[in-house]
Order: sequence, then C-alpha cells, then structure tokens
Amino acid sequence: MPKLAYLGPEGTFCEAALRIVAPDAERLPCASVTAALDAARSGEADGAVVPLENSVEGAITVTLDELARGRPLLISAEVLLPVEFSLLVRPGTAMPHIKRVYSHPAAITQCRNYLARELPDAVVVAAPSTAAAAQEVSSPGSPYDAAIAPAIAGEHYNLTELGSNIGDRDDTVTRFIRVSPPGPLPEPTGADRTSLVAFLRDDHPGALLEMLNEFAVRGVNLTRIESRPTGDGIGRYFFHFDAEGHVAEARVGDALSGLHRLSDEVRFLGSYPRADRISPELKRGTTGADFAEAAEWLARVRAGRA
Ligand SMILES: O=C(O)C(=O)Cc1ccccc1
Repeated sequence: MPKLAYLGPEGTFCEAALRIVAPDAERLPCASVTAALDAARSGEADGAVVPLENSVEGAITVTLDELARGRPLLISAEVLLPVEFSLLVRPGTAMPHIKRVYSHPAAITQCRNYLARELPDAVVVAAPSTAAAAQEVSSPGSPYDAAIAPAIAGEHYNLTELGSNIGDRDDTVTRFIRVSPPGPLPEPTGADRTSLVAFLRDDHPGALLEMLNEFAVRGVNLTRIESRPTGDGIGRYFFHFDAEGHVAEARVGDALSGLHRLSDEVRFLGSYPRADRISPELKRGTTGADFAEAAEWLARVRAGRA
C-alpha cells in the first residue's frame, strides 16, 4: 500500500483528490505543498498529491515553482475535482459576529463576491489550507470567527455551516496531480498529457515563439502555458508547458528534443493519462505512423535507395 503525502490536515480538497486517485493509499497529511513534496523527495512518502491549477484562479504557483526546482519529481496521474466552499463557524456564531475570516488564498479569491456582499467589513486572512483554517476556527480561543472550507471539514472539526456553495461560480474545478520520484512512466493511453518546464538559453526577440514552434510544427496542442520568474532579476522568466500526448509518441518526443536543443534546460515533469480522457485530434502528417513512414523514407534516402 503506497504512502502518499498531501496538503493537510484532514478535510482538505487535496485529501478528497487523493482518495480518488489512490483510494487504498496510506495518507500522510503535511502542513504545506512544499512539505508534501519534500516528503515524496526524501522517501518519507512514496509520492504526494498536490493542487496544480484551478479553473477560476489559475495556477497554484507554489506547486509550479517547487516542481521546477530541487530533486526532480514526475507526475503520474491527475484528478479534476469540483470544489464547493462553505462558510464554517463555531456553533453559536452568527453572521454579524464574523469579524475575521480564515482560508487558503485560492478559496478566498474564489469567494470574493460572497465576501464582498455578505461580510464587507470582515478581515480576510490567508491560511495554509482550507482544513487548517477550519481546524483553527474550531479551537475556542481562536482569533478567527469563520473559515472557508469544504463542508466535510466542517463535519470533521464540528463547525456549523452558515453558508454553502459560496463560490463565485458553481462550476469551479481544481486539478490535482500525483507525483513521485523518477521511475517508469505510465503507459500511453491515447488520451495523455505531458508536462515540462523550459529555461531560455538566452533572451532574444522570438525566443518564446521558437519554443512554441517546436510544438506547433509537430501538431502538438498545448493545454496550459505559464511563465514564472526565475528569481534572478526582473524580466527573467522560465516556462511551464502542458501538452496533449505522451512522450512515447513520436510527435511529442520530437517536440521535446527540439525544445531541448534550443533551451538552457528542459525539465520533463511526466506523461500521464488525462483525467477527462480527451484524445487529441491529430492533423494529417503528425500521427505515429506518419513519423515512422518519414523515418523510413529518410533511411532510404541516406542509403541511396530513394
Ligand atoms: O486547502 C485545500 O483544501 C486545498 O486542497 C488547496 C485548495 C484550496 C482551494 C481550492 C482548491 C484547492
């Protein structure tokens, strides 16, 4: 039974995602995304489940930055989890008593309209996770009056739900990933995603366009691109890419080697089945058979047989 670290404590969305991706795994709650990934890196856990992006708020940047640096980890699975937020208080607290609200930054930003409408004067403070906020609010001496967290966290920490489904949109989805130290890749399924990070070799006009071109000319569709600061000064960025397909497929493998040739460093972050099971539509000339036929043709040319 694998042991998987996750952003705890019990009751986070991350735990719900972990239960979907690995129902039988032993769970190791951690205080932060960094701590969960470190547990996977050190061998304290066999892997970790962490949030990567949200359909409303975008990237969970701590995860992007952690995966780009330090000991490499590979993504082996993803989960799309619909997220619904509740306003949770200690029993007996009424709306007018709420002066300080506590929650994970991604939850706070997704409940902006509700907070502006219902609690315009409340101070809103960032917590390490939604369930950490609920746990804190449940302690009698807490300086916080309410937490924004999954309803299940309210049950777990004996809180009362004063508002349910308080997110600005009711179709919000968060994408979580399972990562582990490098090892055999999941087999291609025909509906896969490949994640990677690329660092520019030198800054020049069209540098990003050249990177994108490596995907475009091989018919590889991108599902996410993100620039993140390297930390080495203003204007210095590296890039995260999610692409349709598996590195074992010719067009994806070729695009990655092209990117490798023109980048300072490419860090491969994994090829794994897409949670939505959507297969890419391949343009004529970009299928595996097309690449194989072209390689055979080139071999004939080189052998003087064309
Ligand atoms: O804090 C949690 O419960 C998490 O899993 C992180 C998070 C927070 C808000 C939306 C999605 C994920």
